[in-house]
Amino acid sequence: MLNRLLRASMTKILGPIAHLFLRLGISPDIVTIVGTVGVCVGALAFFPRGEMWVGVLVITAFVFSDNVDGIMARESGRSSKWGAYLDSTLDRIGDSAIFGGLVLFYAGRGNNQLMAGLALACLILGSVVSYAKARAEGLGYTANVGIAERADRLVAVLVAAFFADVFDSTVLLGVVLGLLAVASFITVLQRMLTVRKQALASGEVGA
Ligand SMILES: CCCCCCCC/C=C\CCCCCCCC(=O)OC[C@H](COP(=O)(O)OP(=O)(O)OC[C@H]1O[C@@H](n2ccc(N)nc2=O)[C@H](O)[C@@H]1O)OC(=O)CCCCCCC/C=C\CCCCCCCC
Ligand SMILES: O=P([O-])([O-])O[C@@H]1[C@@H](O)[C@H](O)[C@@H](O)[C@H](O)[C@@H]1O
Ligand SMILES: [Mg+2]
Ligand SMILES: [Mg+2]
Repeated sequence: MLNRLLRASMTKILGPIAHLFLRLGISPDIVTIVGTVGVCVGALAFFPRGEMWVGVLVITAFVFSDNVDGIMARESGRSSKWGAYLDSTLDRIGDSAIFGGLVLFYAGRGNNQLMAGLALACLILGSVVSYAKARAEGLGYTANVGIAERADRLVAVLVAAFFADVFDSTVLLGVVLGLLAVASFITVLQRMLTVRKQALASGEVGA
């Protein structure tokens, strides 16, 4: 949802950064790769040790690279299928690091199986959300729908993790993870339903 609501605004806000990187001779692919590495470092260096707010700030410093890389590609006329593939594939790594870092903490030092399970559910369901869209597009359908797209998932988990640490409230993060898991499951259903409608319309549904 945030993607549709805020993409234009984010382009205006992050445009100058994209233009600076292009002037410095940095390529969109480098931004995609470095951004992913930064997100992974923020998630896996801090979250497993319970240092959530620090990890969130480091992740936030890098996660917007997912917006900047596309702006750079479009502004420089370098949008490519390879770039689209790299962008989407590395997004999965960043997402997995964020939720995986939470799983590692709650399955370890945090000693909270319920929280570890909720974070794992979000990791799994979030990856299925993205796969459902990618597989649809691979079959010639579209599935760009859902209430829990990547930006929605990341804003929810990062804001919750930040404030849960600041206010020492595991319940806050637990409630958000639970709601996010439900929203991600609904998004999978939304994407499957939209593909089934397209398949029915084109007579491509088996008996
Ligand atoms: C006091 C301090 C409090 C701090 C606590 C809060 C911290 C956390 C807050 C926010 C962090 C979360 C950020 C959300 C993630 C944003 C990244 C994201 O998900 O972006 C998704 C999309 C981008 O998608 P995509 O990659 O598909 O688009 P591209 O534009 O990249 O285009 C892809 C095409 O480009 C070509 N290409 C790409 C790469 C390449 N190498 N080569 C190429 O050729 C190719 O054609 C590709 O197909 O973006 C969006 O969704 C835009 C909206 C993002 C919404 C973020 C909103 C966050 C704003 C504020 C957060 C609220 C915080 C509230 C805090 C409350 C505190 C009181
Ligand atoms: O919103 P979502 O479908 O889970 O995930 C999205 C992918 O489908 C898209 O290919 C990618 O470019 C976006 O940045 C985001 O990762
Ligand atoms: Mg991107
Ligand atoms: Mg992306």
